[in-house]
Amino acid sequence: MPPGTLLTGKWNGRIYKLERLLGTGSNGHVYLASYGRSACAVKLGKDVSDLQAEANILASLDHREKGAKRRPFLLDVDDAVVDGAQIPFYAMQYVPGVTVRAYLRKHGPEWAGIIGYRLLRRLSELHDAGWIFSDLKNDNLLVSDYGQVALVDYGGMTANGRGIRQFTEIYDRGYWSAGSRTAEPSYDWFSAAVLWIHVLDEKRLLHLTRTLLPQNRDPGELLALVKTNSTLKPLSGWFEKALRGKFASTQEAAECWREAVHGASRAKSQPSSRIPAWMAGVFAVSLLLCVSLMAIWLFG
Ligand SMILES: Nc1ncnc2c1ncn2[C@@H]1O[C@H](COP(=O)(O)OP(=O)(O)OP(=O)(O)O)[C@@H](O)[C@H]1O
Repeated sequence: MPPGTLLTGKWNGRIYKLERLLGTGSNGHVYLASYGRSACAVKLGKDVSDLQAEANILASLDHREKGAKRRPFLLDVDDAVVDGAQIPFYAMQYVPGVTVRAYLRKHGPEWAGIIGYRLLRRLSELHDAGWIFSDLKNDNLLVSDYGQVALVDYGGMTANGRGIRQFTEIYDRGYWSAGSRTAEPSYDWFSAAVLWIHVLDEKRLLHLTRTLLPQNRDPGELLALVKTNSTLKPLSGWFEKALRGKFASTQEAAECWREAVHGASRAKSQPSSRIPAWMAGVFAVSLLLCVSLMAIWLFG
């Protein structure tokens, strides 16, 4: 729909002005819109039941996270009549930001540390509320100018213990023979690990998915990528646990990430304080030579 289109809710009577298209997914189009003087995001769906299911999930999440100090995400649910056709839509909070890959390209890969930690903290909140995000991927993780992270597209979110309904193949642990498609925290840890490989080593990951026979897909293949990537290698302990579902909780996954990132940055910032063994050896030999020459000169 062209910018400037006015969307009038049939039942609630709110009028939204569509400003620009934010993204298109399998379930519909998402627009940045203005409602009075405030901005919001409006999702216009193709399928009324899909859209209703998404709105229900958002409403339920708002309800379960009522105690948390945040504004409700779902703002309105309605139908609009455009060119004589009835179109279902819902309005939600607008999340300003760019995808995590775009953010790291602009600000540098060192931001992966803090973004990764914030992502795991957000997942931990969802898991504590009984939800598994499930469709975690680059497109669904938006980062604001100041490095704040927000998840969008809650359409795949699934109650803990149920079957995953919406996923993206390379992020799915079932695809990598690494576990079931049951919604549990470890499902999101796996996708979080793939997210970083996808964002920081995209070419090799896509090459792997194109060349690996399905029966050879294994988390070990992903770990091999991690261990041969200079940015990811220092965090390989975290990746091993995330890909194999070995954390006790998402909170532990977040703490383990934070410690691994700190360890990696400490090691990077002190390279000169550690004298390589060969240099120490050369120093010792020259010292010995110097002392022997002096001894010969003095007493010889
Ligand atoms: N609240 C929001 N604020 C800002 N941008 C958003 C918001 N919701 C969605 N978007 C943008 O619109 C894109 C598509 O939206 P969304 O993912 O909800 O559609 P979808 O049909 O469910 O997609 P998919 O096919 O990935 O499941 C997102 O990737 C994101 O870039």
